[in-house]
Amino acid sequence: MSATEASARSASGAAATGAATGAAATARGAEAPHGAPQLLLDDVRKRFGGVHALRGARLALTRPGVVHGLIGANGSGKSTLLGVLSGQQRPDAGRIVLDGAEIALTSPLAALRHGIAMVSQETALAPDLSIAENVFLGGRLVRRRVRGIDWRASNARAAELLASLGLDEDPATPVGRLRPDRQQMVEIARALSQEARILILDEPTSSLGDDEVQALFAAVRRLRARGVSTIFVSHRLPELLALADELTVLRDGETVAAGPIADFDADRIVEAMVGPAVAERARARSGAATRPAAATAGSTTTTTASVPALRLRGVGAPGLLREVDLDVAAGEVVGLAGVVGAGRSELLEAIFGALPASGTVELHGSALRARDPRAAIAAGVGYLPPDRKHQGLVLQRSVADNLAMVATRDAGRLRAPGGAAERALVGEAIATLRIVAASPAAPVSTLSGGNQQKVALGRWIAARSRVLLLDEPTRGVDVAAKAEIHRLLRAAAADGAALLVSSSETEELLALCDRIVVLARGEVVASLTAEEASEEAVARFAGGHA
Ligand SMILES: Nc1ncnc2c1ncn2[C@@H]1O[C@H](COP(=O)(O)OP(=O)(O)OP(=O)(O)O)[C@@H](O)[C@H]1O
Repeated sequence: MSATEASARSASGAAATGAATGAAATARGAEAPHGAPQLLLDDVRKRFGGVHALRGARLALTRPGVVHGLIGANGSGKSTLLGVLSGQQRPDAGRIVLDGAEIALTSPLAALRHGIAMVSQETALAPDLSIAENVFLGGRLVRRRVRGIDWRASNARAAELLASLGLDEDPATPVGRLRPDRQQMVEIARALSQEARILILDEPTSSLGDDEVQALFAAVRRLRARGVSTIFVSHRLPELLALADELTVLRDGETVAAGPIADFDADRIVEAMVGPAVAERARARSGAATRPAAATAGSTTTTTASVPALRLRGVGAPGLLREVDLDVAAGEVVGLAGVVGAGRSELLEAIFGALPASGTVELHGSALRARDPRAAIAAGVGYLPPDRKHQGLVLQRSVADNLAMVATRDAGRLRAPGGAAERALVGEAIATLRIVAASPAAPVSTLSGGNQQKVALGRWIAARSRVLLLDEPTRGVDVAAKAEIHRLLRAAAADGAALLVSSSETEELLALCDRIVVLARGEVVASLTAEEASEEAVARFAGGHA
């Protein structure tokens, strides 16, 4: 056991025993030396059947107005812990202490009464209603009389709340017209209108572009200055290091490290998340996980230059895409960059036949005639949508069924469903993607969000699709698994697949792609080779300043 792990392990041990010696004292730094923490979740346990989601987790907010980062590998128990804190899950054991007094959180309403509010990952807003209506939905529309709602006062109060978050929007605007980050701000404003003092933001940046992330950070910092604490879950280490004041790391349902952010760097966080042995193996492999020299793609491009695996000509959709021409060679990974709304998702949908579009799509030289998803899959195209809810996972079916679904049904690679070949394919996918599930027979609905994402991606990889269209392939996936997924995608390319990958994280595209195509307002505005591409170059083209 390394020093880090020893001190980290003792974080939960110390919590349980009350010991505060040596390394344990360091790891318990999340607690102020004097004075009780604002909030303490102590020795929280929760089982789902045979799965121990939490086995003694601990989280302490040292003071009001603190930004507390929470990180852990997929399936480590973050959502379960936050479910307990927000009153959505009843723990089997453990204590919750707020301002020095033990409390019971029996429902989300009970949590809200204590000032604890969850800002959900999938926004729970009504798109057709105005900002003001959403802010006060189900809550306190400002009432003038018993029956009448004072819209003027409600709008003014909503405007005040939004301004306090740094957002200048007319409260009468329908929420559906707002950018994703602004919708999230409306949710935060809603929580504040209910006098929340502790906000839970579960992966709030996973759907946001770089600029939008900055706007959200500014809002969180304003909240901190007003004494509102935030618990912030993210798989993106640079975000946590930039924003959080203190950090808790979960592994296998236990708190394995906690303390002021100054005590951490990226290596230490990863090591705490995955354990020293895995971290060491990952370091040894890290060369393989990064993009190989462009030569790989270059050579393939040369041999197959005349017939790209995927060729688009004049692909358009009214108001969404304009005359997109694009080639992806077999063995090539092409990234799609652009701000939210630039047309990245729409382009992938158009190729897959999920969005009606004009123009031509050719696969290995033959035009895809029927433009619908069934024909695309039959032609060897795999498509991963950005949104978990629509990934086509059959939630009540098993992990194994979901992983083997495309390979057995559509690609015809496995002639005997349920046979040894299928078991081998499933076993390999679970191992390489590090899917945490009670067993291959467990329903996908019981998996954590990140693990569901891995299953959704894994089935296309398992089917050996020749053209892979991937929209945010690592959204919600932890850092260790992300490197693994990048390695798998590079391996699929080396095996001859053509990959078109959209991501709101430019950093991800730079790590993964041979070429980055930038979209703005539905048009291709740049195609950058690996050598030409950089965060700045992409941002310049994406923002239309080039
Ligand atoms: N309702 C449930 N039934 C069965 N198992 C569950 C249920 N909810 C969670 N689990 C299991 O509990 C463990 C912890 O899941 P949790 O969602 O808390 O992880 P997480 O850290 O939030 O993961 P991610 O980063 O992927 O969102 C996982 O193994 C998951 O499969």
